[in-house]
Amino acid sequence: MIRIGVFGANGRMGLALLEAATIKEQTQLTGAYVRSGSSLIGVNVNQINSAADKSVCFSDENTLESVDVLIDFTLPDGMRSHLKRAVEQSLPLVIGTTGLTADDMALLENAAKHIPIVFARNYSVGVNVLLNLVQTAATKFGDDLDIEIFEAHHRHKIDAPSGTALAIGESIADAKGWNHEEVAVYDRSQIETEKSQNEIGYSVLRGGDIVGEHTAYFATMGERLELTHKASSRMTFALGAIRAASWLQNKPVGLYDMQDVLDLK
Ligand SMILES: NC(=O)C1=CN([C@@H]2O[C@H](COP(=O)(O)OP(=O)(O)OC[C@H]3O[C@@H](n4cnc5c(N)ncnc54)[C@H](OP(=O)(O)O)[C@@H]3O)[C@@H](O)[C@H]2O)C=CC1
Ligand SMILES: O=C(O)C1=N[C@H](C(=O)O)C[C@H](O)C1
Repeated sequence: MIRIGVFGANGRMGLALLEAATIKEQTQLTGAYVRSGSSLIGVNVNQINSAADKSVCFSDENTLESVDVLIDFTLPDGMRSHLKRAVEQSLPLVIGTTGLTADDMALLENAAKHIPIVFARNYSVGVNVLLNLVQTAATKFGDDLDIEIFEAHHRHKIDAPSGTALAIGESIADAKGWNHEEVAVYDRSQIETEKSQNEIGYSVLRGGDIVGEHTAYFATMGERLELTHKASSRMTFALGAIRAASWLQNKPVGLYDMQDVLDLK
């Protein structure tokens, strides 16, 4: 039985993770961590999510006990402090937080010299298959191809484009031999020239309760291919992260992703 501790346990993903860790047979929820001073400390998790383990209460994120693998789906600030805690405690860490900078990625790479880490911007099977499919599409149409990525999420999401949209774009750039940051176009409002075929354009929608939708468009003269993934429940990501945690438990130190977990490389 793998004992799971969840940071940001009161967040949208945190609550889904408490449930996922409880319902999976090979895992046991033992830590539901919230910020120091939170009014939730001492409250039974089952009162907030009735599907979560009745025997666990929310606790202070600075008092980690009886846990084998930690999970972080928070915000970049939270991820940085949780990463430090995981290294101090020599505990494997599964990270789903998006909106990370290049400096954050360098922190992750450094931490992965000391502990095993899975970092993925999307824990669904479908998106991880999509990351391979877009590489085929990007390379089979030839050079006369316009590539655009659209993503839609709920009104509360604060980072844009989504981590998944960027992962899709980076996967395409890798296949084309491009430097992603040189070809990414995030805003066309100030550009007054025709687009080139050596770019990846991003567009974003935020509204309502959309869980997460991504489409990669491959448009050429006479035809257009659209590859779309739609997540309809946060449990998809939560169950993926629990799968990653089980996979990670006895792995050597290093930085892994969900394609490693799913054997998609
Ligand atoms: N990789 C994937 O598959 C997925 C990734 N995500 C990503 O997960 C992250 C969380 O999303 P979501 O659950 O919707 O967000 P929420 O805003 O619902 O939850 C954020 C959680 O992080 C906590 N938190 C924020 N800042 C800190 C901090 N500095 N220290 C400690 N805790 C902190 C919050 O605590 P408090 O309430 O006290 O502020 C809260 O519990 C986002 O980056 C999102 O993009 C989401 C879905 C899937
Ligand atoms: O914030 C979310 O909700 C999601 N974030 C991830 C991202 O930024 O790609 C994954 C998923 O699409 C949901």
